[in-house]
Amino acid sequence: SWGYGTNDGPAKWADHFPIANGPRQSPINIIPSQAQFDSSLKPLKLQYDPSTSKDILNNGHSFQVNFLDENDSAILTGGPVSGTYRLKQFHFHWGASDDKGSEHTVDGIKYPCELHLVHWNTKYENFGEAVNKPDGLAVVGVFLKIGSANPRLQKVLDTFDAIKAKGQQTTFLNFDPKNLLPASLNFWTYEGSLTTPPLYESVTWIVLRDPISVSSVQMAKFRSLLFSSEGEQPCRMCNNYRPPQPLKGRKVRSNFK
Ligand SMILES: C[C@]12CCc3c(ccc4cc(OS(N)(=O)=O)ccc34)[C@H]1CC[C@@H]2OS(N)(=O)=O
Ligand SMILES: [Zn+2]
Repeated sequence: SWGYGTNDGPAKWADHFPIANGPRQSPINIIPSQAQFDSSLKPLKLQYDPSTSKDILNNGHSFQVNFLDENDSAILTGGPVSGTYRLKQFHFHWGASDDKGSEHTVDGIKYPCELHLVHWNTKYENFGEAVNKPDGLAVVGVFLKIGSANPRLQKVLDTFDAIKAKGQQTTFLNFDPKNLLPASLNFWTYEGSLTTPPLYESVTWIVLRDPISVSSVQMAKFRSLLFSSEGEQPCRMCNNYRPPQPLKGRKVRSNFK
């Protein structure tokens, strides 16, 4: 299957997933001076109930924190979307060194890490139904910038010894993802896709302008995870990011000047 290496990485994904060359692929390079301020964009509302966090899993491409999504306890409304989107999971993308790792870039600048909070449109029956619909998903992207250690993020990193290898999972209760958001919810938004196979063009992207902090030591902890399963030749999990894709005429809007 697919990965991030020389033989199975982003340059090869089109072989099995031809949509990789589609009209609305993600991520993209965001050029703030070319974004269009849109005063009709509503404030982004993220209402997360910490009791909906369930577990944390190493899925062999990243690690994800999964949420209960049977009711409207953790939802996204407003911003560029209409209706209600439920939080399903969040995960990260990062580099082998602090000079790269984010999927979106800003004026060509790469951050060391990027957080994605994945939400699905409740107009569909469930996540599986929503994942390939053009308005099925809304993903909030948050950049991580090297600075002081982030104590809220540390709670996530402290589980890594239990999910070192692909397929390992452990309980992760009462985590409030609101603690991973910057003070300002100023954002850029555009219509895009999943950034990993199956690369469905089903994502309204909402990329926050302001980063949260992460220390270099914390970034090293991300890189202690493995792409490989227990018992396999260990392969450190890093550089699990897709590079920016062609804009193909899409407009990027902002809710700030
Ligand atoms: C789980 C699934 C396969 C992978 C996948 C899914 C959804 C959202 C995703 C977000 C991702 O991250 S990103 N960077 O924000 O795009 C990365 C992968 C994602 C669905 C699509 C088919 C499978 O869903 S399923 N089994 O049919 O219900
Ligand atoms: Zn992602």
